Amino acid sequence: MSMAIEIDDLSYVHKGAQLPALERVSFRIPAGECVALLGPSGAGKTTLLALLDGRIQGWRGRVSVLGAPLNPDRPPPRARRPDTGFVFQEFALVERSTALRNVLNGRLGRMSPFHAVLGSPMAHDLDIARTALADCGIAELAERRVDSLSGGQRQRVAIARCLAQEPRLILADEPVSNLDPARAGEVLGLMTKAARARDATALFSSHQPDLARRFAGRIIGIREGRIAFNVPTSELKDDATAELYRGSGPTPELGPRAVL
Ligand SMILES: Nc1ncnc2c1ncn2[C@@H]1O[C@H](COP(=O)(O)OP(=O)(O)OP(=O)(O)O)[C@@H](O)[C@H]1O
Repeated sequence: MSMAIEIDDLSYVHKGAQLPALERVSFRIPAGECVALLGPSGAGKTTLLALLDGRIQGWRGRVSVLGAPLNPDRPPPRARRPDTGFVFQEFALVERSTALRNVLNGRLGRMSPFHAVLGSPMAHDLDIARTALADCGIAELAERRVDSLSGGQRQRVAIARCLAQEPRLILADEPVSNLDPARAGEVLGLMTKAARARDATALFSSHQPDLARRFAGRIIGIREGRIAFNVPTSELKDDATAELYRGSGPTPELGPRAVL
């Protein structure tokens, strides 16, 4: 079985921080799985996802993404970047462009340098972008400017842009935190369905255990930068999630925190 993510003994301290954001983290995610990362505010979810996306250096340990080791000293080579797509909590869209233009931005890493520089997509890129919009249920919004869309519609554009990139790994940082419960379920459902349809691996963070249970096959709990549990969804106990989110303070079962 090939692994999409392999992490061994990963630790990282943000510059100027006293305590590690990630401490001795180890886990593996087989290719094609859909996994939720649960944990309270400050647990380390964003840090872990950004690190897997190649945007954080200076960590310790061993990390492989899609079979290639990450280098703790430098970002991944440009050629590898399109294989990992990222859905940001705050969308990160070009507000004054149309939904279609934003989704086409997801194709830039896949276009020839000539077409990317001219910003002129080929018919093939347009097909992929329109399919991604349709898969996200917003085909009819293609020509609307993003600054005229609702939060839920923007989140769908952000997911469509990620899908248009044709990533083999989708990382999503609280992709539905801005949506009401019904919309959150709908949007997470279409993201995980689209990932499965494309045989992509998905790792998304969330504060909502019920959504994680509905849409992930495995759930990883993280607290104070350390893995509290890592179980198939069917084995996740309510006690474990309640414990993960109980008030801040020391976590005796994880032992004292290290100062790295
Ligand atoms: N740029 C930074 N500089 C210093 N410390 C940081 C920085 N970013 C995050 N941290 C710290 O690292 C720890 C992990 O933060 P992170 O944002 O990864 O948590 P999170 O689980 O994503 O939280 P949330 O659910 O609130 O988004 C926290 O203690 C946070 O204060």
